[in-house]
Amino acid sequence: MSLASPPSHVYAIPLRTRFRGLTVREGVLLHGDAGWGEFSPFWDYDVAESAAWWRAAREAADGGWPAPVRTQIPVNVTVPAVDAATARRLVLGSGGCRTAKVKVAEPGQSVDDEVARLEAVREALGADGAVRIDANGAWDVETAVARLRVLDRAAGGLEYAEQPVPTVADLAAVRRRTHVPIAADESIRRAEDPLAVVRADAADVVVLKVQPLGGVRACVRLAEQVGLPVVVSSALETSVGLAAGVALAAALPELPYACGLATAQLLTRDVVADPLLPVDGAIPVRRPAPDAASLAAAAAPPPDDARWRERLAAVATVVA
Ligand SMILES: O=C(O)CCC(=O)c1ccccc1C(=O)O
Ligand SMILES: [Mg+2]
Repeated sequence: MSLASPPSHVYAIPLRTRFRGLTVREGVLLHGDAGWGEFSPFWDYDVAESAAWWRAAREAADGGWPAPVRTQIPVNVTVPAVDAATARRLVLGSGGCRTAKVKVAEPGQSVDDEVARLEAVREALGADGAVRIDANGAWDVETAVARLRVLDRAAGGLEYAEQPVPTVADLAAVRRRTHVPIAADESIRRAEDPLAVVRADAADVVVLKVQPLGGVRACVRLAEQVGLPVVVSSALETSVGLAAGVALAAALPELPYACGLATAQLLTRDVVADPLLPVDGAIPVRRPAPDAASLAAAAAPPPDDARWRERLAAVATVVA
């Protein structure tokens, strides 16, 4: 970067399909001596909670990441709460992913919608693929136990269920009543104490996301403390944010599951010319840099640009 280039850039990128209630993804890209970092907390994260996202962005821009121990990261295709035909198309167009993560428990959808989506995903993947689901904590314990039975059958076997219920105690209760392995996501990334999951025997797998957990190095330390298998997953970022997840997945001593980092394909554009997309089901370990043309095409309109600069300043003040 020349000295004349701005040190930060606000992006706004439409999604291909609605995800988590979002139709546009926004955030700030920061440039420093070590490269580009992404600050893109969802709007339901307040200033205090967004501090971890800020630390992750500053680590990427100023510090850098631990050395990789692998060159490829196997990834899952992420299937939003879409109809069966769209789900099939997403799997077949995923860049060879052999694992699919399917969103369930979407408000307004029925069990039949979920069954049809899972059947379509299994058919598209074939018998040797792996299918996991993510309910984002939307079920209660009884619903989860009953629903897992039905969806496990529809999927031809579930690899695991991510955050079927909201609390650590609920996860532990569901885990005692199903043979489907349980993964914790929100119970790690939005918890006061991420190790409560371990003490309660509430999960078989933990999902780690770099931004909400304060950076790659913080996640490596957390993985050591947790002692359970880790799935590195994105927060639906541009390839700048995804590169930090790729760096974490590349640095972990063990990586037994496919990671949730194939989300560049959910965006209509990216801030780099060569996005971090899977090839033969894996993302090559690398760190693409934004180029001027991609940044310009993704630039947020002035009111959003101003809103994000205010937010960044507010968080930087809290952290200082
Ligand atoms: O894990 C994946 O496949 C993609 C990432 C993902 O699902 C996600 C992305 C943004 C916010 C929340 C989540 C989630 O796992 O709940
Ligand atoms: Mg999740």
